[in-house]
Amino acid sequence: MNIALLGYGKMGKAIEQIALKRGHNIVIKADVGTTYNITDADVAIDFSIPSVAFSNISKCLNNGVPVISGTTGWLEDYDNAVALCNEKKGAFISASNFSLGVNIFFELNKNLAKMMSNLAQYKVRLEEIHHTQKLDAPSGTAITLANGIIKNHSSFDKWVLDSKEDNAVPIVAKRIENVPGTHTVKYESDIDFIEMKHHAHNREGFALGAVIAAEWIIGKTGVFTMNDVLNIG
Ligand SMILES: NC(=O)C1=CN([C@@H]2O[C@H](COP(=O)(O)OP(=O)(O)OC[C@H]3O[C@@H](n4cnc5c(N)ncnc54)[C@H](OP(=O)(O)O)[C@@H]3O)[C@@H](O)[C@H]2O)C=CC1
Ligand SMILES: O=C(O)C1=N[C@H](C(=O)O)C[C@H](O)C1
Repeated sequence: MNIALLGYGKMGKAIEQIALKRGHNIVIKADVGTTYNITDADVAIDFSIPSVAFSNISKCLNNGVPVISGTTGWLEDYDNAVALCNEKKGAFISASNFSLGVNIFFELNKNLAKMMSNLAQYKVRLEEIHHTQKLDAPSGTAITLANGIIKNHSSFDKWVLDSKEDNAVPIVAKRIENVPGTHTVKYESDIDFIEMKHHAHNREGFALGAVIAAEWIIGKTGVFTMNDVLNIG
């Protein structure tokens, strides 16, 4: 498979290593200002920056190239990407987190929220910790976790960052040197607490998941999620 890497930063480089090990070719490595012909690729993997993600995805869909997007912080344009994909009969997957572990964690989070829904004594709190170069806060993964709680717990209809509001899932975002990504969901009562945590030791899980998604999407048409790829949920 010929892969275009749109964004050749920390994640682009991690994906390159895994893709080469799995027998693929990297035909495009694009950073800011790189000129390239996207149709040289069978599939594109976008891990760039929030301000360019939608334009990168649009370029792929307009040229019939399936696209996997891991970039976070551009959710306001997600519905436009879905509409473009449907209009062009293209193929597209966006995920806030491609690792198998986090996708299992997403399912556990939804189930725990259902169980907690009528237990007012337990107060929920989300925490995410990432490296100091991260451009967006809260992380895309924390937003997915918050939405999983909102959909499955009767007390919430939104999330808030670094503050408290009625009916809002509170998210705390911390930035610490070299942390690849740690997410914690905690329910606390006066008596005890229940905590679920996912800690990534490195970026390998994110990169492997993105390459598996790229292999999976070839020959398909539509908008998919990691639940489709991993067959969970
Ligand atoms: N979904 C998931 O599983 C994961 C998602 N992420 C997300 O992926 C994104 C990238 O993360 P990371 O690799 O750590 O970030 P980096 O900052 O290391 O890399 C981003 C890269 O994008 C490049 N870039 C800037 N503008 C463009 C453009 N117009 N076209 C193509 N590339 C461009 C930058 O180039 P330059 O240096 O020249 O500006 C840089 O090399 C983030 O949004 C992050 O949140 C991260 C890990 C896992
Ligand atoms: O920027 C990162 O590094 C990461 N971003 C993703 C997010 O925003 O959730 C996924 C992972 O936690 C690493």
